[in-house]
This record gives sequence, structure tokens and C-alpha cells, in this order.
Amino acid sequence: KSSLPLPPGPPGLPIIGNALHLPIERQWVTFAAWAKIYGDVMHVSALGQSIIILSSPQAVTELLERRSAIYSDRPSLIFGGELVGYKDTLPMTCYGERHREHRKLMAEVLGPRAVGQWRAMEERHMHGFLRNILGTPEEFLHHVRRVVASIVLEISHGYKLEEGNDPLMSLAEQAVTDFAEAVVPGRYLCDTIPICKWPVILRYIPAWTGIGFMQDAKRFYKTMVAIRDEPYDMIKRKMAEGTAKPSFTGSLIERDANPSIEQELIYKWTSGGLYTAGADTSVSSISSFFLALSSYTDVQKRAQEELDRIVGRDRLPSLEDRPNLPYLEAIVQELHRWNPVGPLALPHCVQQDDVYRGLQIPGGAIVMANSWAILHDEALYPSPDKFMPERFLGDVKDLNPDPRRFAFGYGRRACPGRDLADDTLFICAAMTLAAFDLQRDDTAVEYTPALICHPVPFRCSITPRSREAQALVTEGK
Ligand code: HEM
Repeated sequence: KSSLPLPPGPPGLPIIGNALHLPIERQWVTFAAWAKIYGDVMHVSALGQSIIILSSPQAVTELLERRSAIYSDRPSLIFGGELVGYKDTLPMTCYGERHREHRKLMAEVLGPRAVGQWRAMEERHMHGFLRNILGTPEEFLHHVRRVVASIVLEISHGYKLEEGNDPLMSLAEQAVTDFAEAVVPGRYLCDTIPICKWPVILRYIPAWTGIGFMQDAKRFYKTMVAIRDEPYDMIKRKMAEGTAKPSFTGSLIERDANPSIEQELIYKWTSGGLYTAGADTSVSSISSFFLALSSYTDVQKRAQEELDRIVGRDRLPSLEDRPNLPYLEAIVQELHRWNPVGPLALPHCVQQDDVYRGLQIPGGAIVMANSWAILHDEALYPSPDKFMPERFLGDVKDLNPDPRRFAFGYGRRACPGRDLADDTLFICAAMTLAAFDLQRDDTAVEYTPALICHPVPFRCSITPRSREAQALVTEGK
């Protein structure tokens, strides 16, 4: 898939063609190969839209972090943003006052000081997760989705999932699926045909015309409105009845009884956005844990030895044990590196003309960080395709930098859920390995080619390590 014709570029910033419209499955791999030829700052032109692809720590640090005052906007998407309406969510909102307000609110619930308060709750949900795994191990991927949903929805709405199919979780899952489809740049023609830059025209095309994207837009719009309004209205109603449990949404409603429509939209998307931005990503990293550890059983054994030595066999690990479990910590880092959840992060947009190393970067260009290329650069991470946590235990200068520096994005757009996500992954990995052995017959490692990548569903045998371990799971100790 990387053997695409490459038109020769001019010296300096090479123009390498209409890249986003080529049928490339894993664009980041192709872009990484191109970066070896054309350099770590590439300029791709897609129907007149400039796209700058950055593939080195130096380039992402200088542009997306040091110059973040002008590199923190998002590209506007006609389909996902304007027609469907996701432009008001935090990941898609333009850089400016609104973005700052969103981030400030989100830091109250996810910032480094706030995140400690969720640890006991995360551990409680993980005990339930282990019990579910014990009951129906073959459904582990479903249990992963459910435990992540329980954690995020308890934080955002104080919501407890119903047994079986939970209606709020199903709605939120649908919204995540729609969102992932709607915001892929270039997926819908209306994002690339210049006349469609006037969304106003498109809004008046009725769905009955049969124009495919209008029908999709109508369907996605319905889910968008439901996930934006229903959980928020539910908390408002419960607060009026006096039955609401403490939650982030509740605290937003409490502090501002009569918000303007615009302000209420920010509240709705800040709390609702915890699920849309935070669930699928954590599901992906935990699924990668199951894939990697069941494939690399030597890594699994070493982690279990560490757990037995430090935590012992008469209780399950907790997040308090984290500083004493360096090998498990290295596993978490390697999971963020090996198959990053967002190989191309999310696209940024530069707001004015700029010059970098003598190269012209036009204002309005989309700027994509190829995190995958950085995390798979042999000069930084030797043998990058191998799952080797021990790479992080050495102390060689300039080798194996902490992958979280790249996997969670950059500058003022970097992921606000990083600490929560990292804790969730750690405690899931620690508890699962303390209680179970994982094993796979297959060795194939395949991921879905999307903005947020997931391992292609796979089978994995999960059995209790011992009778004692099984008892710990049943008793939730
Ligand atoms: C392993 C799990 C996760 C990974 C790998 C991850 C990664 C990312 C990345 C790469 C970005 C784009 C950054 C950029 O544009 O430069 C991002 C943005 C974002 N993430 Fe995460 N994320 C994870 C979990 C979470 C969680 C748990 C939450 C919330 C509960 C969350 C909320 C967000 C939000 C709201 C944004 C948009 C920020 C903005 O545009 O200002 N993420 N994340």
C-alpha cells in the first residue's frame, strides 16, 4: 500500500500529490515512508488545500508546542462539523475563547489535581470487570467497553449502568461510531468540493433528493442532538426531583442556574464530550493490552512475577502500588507506543503564514502530526515493531523517550484526559495480570484503519491463574 506514485517535489517543501484522496489504508505508514525521502516536514496538496505532515519530535515540538499560539486551531469540516453539528464539541471547536472555556471546565474534572479523586471508583469498577471476565471470558471485548463506559459515565453524569443493554451506553456508542465516520477529512465529497464551502447552500438540500451525504447527515444529526441533550436534561430533571447523585454535569448546572444558550451548549458538550472523546480511546488502548500480552507471553510472565513479588498473592493490586511496579509501568508506556490509538493525532490548523527552517507554511494549512512515524522511528525506538517494554527500563540518553509525550497529542490541543486514561489502562493491566493468564493461538496483529484505531476483533483465552486468584476476583479483594 505504500508503493504509490510519488510526483517529484520541488526543492524545499515537497509537494507530493493529492495524498488524502488516494485509497491508502494506513496513511501514517505511507507518510512515514515518504518522510524518509522528503523529510520530516512535508507539504501535501489536496484539491488546493495545503496539508503539512510533521514526522519528527523536533518539528512537532517547535510548531505545535512552542508556536501553539498559532497552531492550535482545527480544520472546519463541512460534513461532520457544520451539517451534522459536531463543530461545538471540544475536539472540533475552533481555537479561541470558547476552546479556552471548554478546557478550563474540563481541567476541573480531569486535571492532575482532580484525577486522584477517581482512583477508588476506577478500582471498584475494575473489580466488577474482573468478575465479568471470570463469568464470560470469551466476551472480554464487550466487558472492556462496559467498564470504560461505567467509569466515564459515573464521572460525567453520576450514572450507574443498567444490567444488560444500557440505553445511555448504547446511545453514546452510536454517537461515537457516527462521530468517527463523520469527521474523517475527505470522506465526504462536500468537504472537498469548493462550492460546498458554503454550508448554508447544503443545509437547504432536502434528504429526499437522495444525495447520499444528506441522508447520512440527517441520521447523524439525530444522534448528535440526542447525546448532547438527553443525558444533560436527565440530570436537570433528577436535580429538580432531588434524586441526582453528585456528578460533573450536576456541578455545572448547580453553579449556573440560568445559563445563556451558548453557555449551556458548552456545559452540555464538556460533560457529554467525556464519553465521546474518552471512551473509544481507552477501549482501544485496553484492547491493545489484551492483544499484546496474550501474544507476548514472556512479557506477561515477567509482569506477573513483579506483581507477585511486590503486591503478593493475597490481594489485588491498586493504583497506590503503581510507583513500585516499574515493569508494569513500562508495559503501559509500550502500549501507548506500539500501536498508538490516534496514529495521526487529530488535525490542527495554522492560523497565519509561517516560516519553519526556511520553509513557507501557508496560513489555513491543515497540520497533521504523524505520531505513529515518531513512535516507530528506529533511531528513537530500536526494533520499533516489537513489543518490548524493557526498552523503557534502560537509561540510554536520547533513546526511548516517554511515548505519552506523542501519543496524547500536542500543545494546547493535547489530550485533557491523559491522566485518567493512563490510570485506567494501568489498573486494568495490573488487576487482569494479577488474576488471569492470557493466551492466543493466532499471531496476527491487525488494526482497523481509522482516526481512532482498534485491534480487529480477536480471540484470546483468559483463565484464572490459580484458585486463590479466582477467589480474589469473586470476593473483589
Ligand atoms: C488512551 C487513551 C487516550 C488517548 C491515546 C488519547 C489521545 C488523544 C489525542 C491524540 C488527542 C488529539 C490531540 C491533538 O489534537 O494534538 C486527544 C484529544 C482529546 N482527548 Fe484524548 N485520548 C485518550 C483518552 C481520553 C479520555 C479518557 C478523555 C476524556 C475523558 C479524552 C478527552 C479528549 C478531548 C476532549 C480531546 C480534545 C482536546 C482539544 O481539542 O482541545 N481523551 N486525545
